Amino acid sequence: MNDKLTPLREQIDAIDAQILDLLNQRAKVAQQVGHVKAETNAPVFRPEREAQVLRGVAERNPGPMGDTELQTIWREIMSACRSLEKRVTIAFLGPAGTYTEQAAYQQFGTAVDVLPCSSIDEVFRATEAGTAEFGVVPVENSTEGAIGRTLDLLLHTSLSISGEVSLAVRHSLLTGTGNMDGVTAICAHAQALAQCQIWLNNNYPDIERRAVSSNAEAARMARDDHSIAAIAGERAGVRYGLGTVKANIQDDPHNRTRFAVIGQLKAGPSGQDRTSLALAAPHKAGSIYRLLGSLARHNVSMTRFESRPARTGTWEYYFYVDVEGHVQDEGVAKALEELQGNAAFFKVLGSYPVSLT
Ligand SMILES: O=C(O)C(=O)C[C@]1(C(=O)O)C=C[C@@H](O)C=C1
Repeated sequence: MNDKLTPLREQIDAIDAQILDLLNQRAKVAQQVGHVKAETNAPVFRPEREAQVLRGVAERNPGPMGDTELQTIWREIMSACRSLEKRVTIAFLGPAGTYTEQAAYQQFGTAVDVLPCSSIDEVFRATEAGTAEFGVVPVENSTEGAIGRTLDLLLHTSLSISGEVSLAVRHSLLTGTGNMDGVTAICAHAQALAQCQIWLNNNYPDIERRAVSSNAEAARMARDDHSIAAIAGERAGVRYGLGTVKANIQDDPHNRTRFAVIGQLKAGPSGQDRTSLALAAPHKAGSIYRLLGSLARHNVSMTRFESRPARTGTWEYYFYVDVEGHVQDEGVAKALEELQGNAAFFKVLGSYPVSLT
């Protein structure tokens, strides 16, 4: 057994030495890139370039390693290289252990400083004030729909969306003991309670459900009080040392949440981009039809259309529209110019590379 292993491990050692050498060569080039950027005050984080590198890895991958695993490795390589140029600070909707934290690491890798915030408003404030270069906030959930507060704040912020992250959201029922003995309340964020309501009705119809500020907060409460069970992701369970009563209790097995990366940066075109817009239509017959007609005329595909009350008490709405392409793409630019002319309110929230997952 050992005789067979030894030469294979020697091969791995030799390959590791090459990988180590190559990684440091790459890091030195990144440092040079950093000096060039510093001379021109250019932004260090370039989401369009990172998206192209990650797509390129998957396109060139001959296997047997999986595309997703390689992209995870490359994300960390770029994160480490970027941190040699400059370490960025990322504000996110905390506390530690939330899906928003996971989304932040998914976008930036782990060689970043993080600033957990207690509300979506605080993420916007910290990023607008420059305490953090970027912020990560939830935008919509495939089961429960839009995160209203994020949409409201996007309307008037000076920040742009420079990235999106889509995560599969899996909820577990967690307790300090790993069972439900003595549990009198199930705590979670209101969204998570809603996403698991059928399962809860079928399995624990008589236990009180209590909405708290985040699933990670519920997990922290369950750690300290064994009469409380939490609904949260496994990540939060591990962080707070909880046992799993039941995994995957979300009613929709395809439950996903989409997050936006916000910051001063306007991402350049990556070749596979999305543009988010906020619009209001004038009070005239056919005005929405006219607005959307501009997109159709220039062959721009719409991937999302969402309305939200303008809160003026007059049944006016803001429309949140996502389209394929970048504001700098010719067709998109023409469509938006036309659309802007017909809109009562028009704002480009940002153009950014389409999420890998
Ligand atoms: O190409 C750049 O602009 C770099 O700074 C290098 C690099 C990388 O490691 O590949 C690092 C950070 C940027 O976000 C993009 C790419």
